[in-house]
Amino acid sequence: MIRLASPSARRQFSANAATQRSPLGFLILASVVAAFAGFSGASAQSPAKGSPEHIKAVTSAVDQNSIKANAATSNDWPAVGLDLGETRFSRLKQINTDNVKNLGLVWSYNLESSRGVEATPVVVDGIMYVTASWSVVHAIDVRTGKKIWTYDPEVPRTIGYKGCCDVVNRGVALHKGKVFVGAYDGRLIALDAVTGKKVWEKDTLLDKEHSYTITGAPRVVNGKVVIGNGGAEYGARGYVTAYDAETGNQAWRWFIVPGDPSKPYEDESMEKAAKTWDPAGKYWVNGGGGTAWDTITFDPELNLVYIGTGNGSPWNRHLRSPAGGDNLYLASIVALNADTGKYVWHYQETPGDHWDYTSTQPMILADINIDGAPRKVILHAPKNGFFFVIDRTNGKFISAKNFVDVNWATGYDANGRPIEVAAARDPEKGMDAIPGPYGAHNWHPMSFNPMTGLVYLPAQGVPLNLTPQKGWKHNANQPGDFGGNTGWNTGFVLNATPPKNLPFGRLIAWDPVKQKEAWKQEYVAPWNGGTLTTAGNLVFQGTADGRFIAYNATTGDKLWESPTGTGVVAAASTYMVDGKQYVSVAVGWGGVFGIAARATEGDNPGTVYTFAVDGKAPLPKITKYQMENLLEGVKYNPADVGPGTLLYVSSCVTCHGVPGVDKGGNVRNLGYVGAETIANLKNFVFKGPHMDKGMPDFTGKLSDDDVVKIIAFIQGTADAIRPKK
Ligand SMILES: O=C(O)c1cc(C(=O)O)c2c(n1)C(=O)C(=O)c1cc(C(=O)O)[nH]c1-2
Ligand SMILES: [Ca+2]
Repeated sequence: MIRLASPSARRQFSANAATQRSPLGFLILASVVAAFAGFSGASAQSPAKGSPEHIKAVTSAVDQNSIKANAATSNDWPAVGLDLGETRFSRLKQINTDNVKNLGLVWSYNLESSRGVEATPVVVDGIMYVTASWSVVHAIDVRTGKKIWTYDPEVPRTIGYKGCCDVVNRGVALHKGKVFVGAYDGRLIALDAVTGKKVWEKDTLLDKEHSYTITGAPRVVNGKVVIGNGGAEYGARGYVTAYDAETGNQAWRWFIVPGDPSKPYEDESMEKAAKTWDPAGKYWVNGGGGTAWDTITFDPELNLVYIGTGNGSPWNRHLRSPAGGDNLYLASIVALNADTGKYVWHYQETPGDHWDYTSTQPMILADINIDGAPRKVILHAPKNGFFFVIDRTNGKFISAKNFVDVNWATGYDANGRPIEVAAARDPEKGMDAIPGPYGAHNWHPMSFNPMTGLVYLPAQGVPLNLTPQKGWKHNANQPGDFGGNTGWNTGFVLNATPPKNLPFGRLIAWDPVKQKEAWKQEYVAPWNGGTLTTAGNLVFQGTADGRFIAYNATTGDKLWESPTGTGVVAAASTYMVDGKQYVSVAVGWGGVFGIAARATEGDNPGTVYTFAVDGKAPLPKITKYQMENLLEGVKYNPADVGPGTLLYVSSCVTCHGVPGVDKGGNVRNLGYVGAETIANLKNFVFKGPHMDKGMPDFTGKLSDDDVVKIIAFIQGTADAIRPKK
């Protein structure tokens, strides 16, 4: 046995090996080097946990093979969805139905974030990577709960309003010593996992005219980093791009909807898709939509990447494609060849989307028995309220069943076409869309436990009435266009008639084989967190009202809960460190519902909580959300309330909600701020102090007189809802 004492001797040894001329000699020496490496790994000299050498060793070992191998034990949580199929099912059972009641805090870590936190912590041998709002990455040592490094991509805060749904980020991908993050401004960034220093960065955006963003986590597939963009509320054309993980060079790009038909199609799939769009709608001017802003999964055996695609842009199909048509590949699951990005098959869940029914919701790849035969399937619960089981080898429809009440379709036929309710597309009359555009399920990840055979699905209802808009034109922004003055293009007037259906939030345990609910838990509000399930027969979920809960996965009985100081939207992860099982969840209220609404009085910053059995650390103190009394005393002319309403809807409502009615989310409600602020609203609207939080500068977009009318609406609404004395 050759022994080498010092690292320098070891370097020398390798150098000698590399300069050996004889192939045989090289082989012998190489095997000695390998033996030495094995010996060194087992010796007492292995680097201290948390040291740069240790971080380098454990993160360099992460690739798709190691992620696949980890699924046998689930010792680590090396990818946002845990395994390649993104089941979020951990085989760990040290924490189980018997002892989960003894779960306690080990440490909490302040993410210094006041907006939505949507990331699942990724962990390898106790080294954690998690993102907060504004795409800031945190590397944390689980053994100490302390920061290793943070990386802020310095997204210009002034562009916050260029994304529909809060300045969020759903986490990182880890691959061969690099951490990949998509920045909100559209850059894909590779960081050194040890130092947090940037290795390369690519601008993924087609152009800067359209409001593109990135909020989703990248996925690494055959050494390429795959990412999509957000933007379909703003008039954008969706696409996904793959970059070489080492160099950042673009490997392929696939467009989701066709472009200008006077120009050559990018590929056959676009030529085929264009036949399903009516050119009279000039869809390419508004982009068409389809943005793949979240789910991407990969089956290495089939070598297919699955992309969940987004909604139409504008939402209203009568305006986008007046003669109708399926408008491929909106609201679909599309399979692409992982090496070339070439289209292989698609299944469209909502043909001719009209309601913002994205199919970007996280999918799960599972192998399950259906009618006695093993099938490779995709499990999917998109916004449209149906639970889908699709054959992932060929995209063939297996089954679909609504998991909540829906009013746009009565079911799916044997060919996988929805049986639509005609009134849901009435070109003139408004309707409560059920589900509404917030979706019966949004991005909050679901999990699948093969032991119970159940999917744990965060379901919800957020009422919204959609009335088709007359005379919509791309970026025309007429007063009354929902978000129109900040770039939105929906083609609907929202809540012109107040919706009659009621909000709800619900955890559903769904049997995908029987297409049937096994159990459910009702919550006080929509917009609850993603789920995690384990071989300890547990389901973990955080809630909008600020709790982190463990349930019995079979029965749905609540076994444990902890307060979290703020609403939880992200999903948890679990992993082993030095023989002990931990559960971590990143909390931080926000996302599209959480910008303007809230269900808890807690207002703590974004925080990572890490729990273990017998954890003894004290929970952070809960800070109460501060708001003023209902606005009173600002002078206005009642005749201005009507026009002020329309201006408020096009400029303010997407972030501030309805004054006095909503209570403010991570952005304040203008019915509950000081009268001084509203009386001086001009100072906030024109180059105001909140541009550094993403608020637009309305210079040139609103006049002084418009602001006077908006003030009238805010104070008028507060007065209208004030309880009569
Ligand atoms: O059409 C799009 O491009 C797009 C992007 C995003 C996003 O990137 O966050 C959301 C949505 N749509 C969307 O429809 C939606 O409900 C939504 C919720 C959230 C969130 O993070 O809370 N993002 C998005
Ligand atoms: Ca959307």
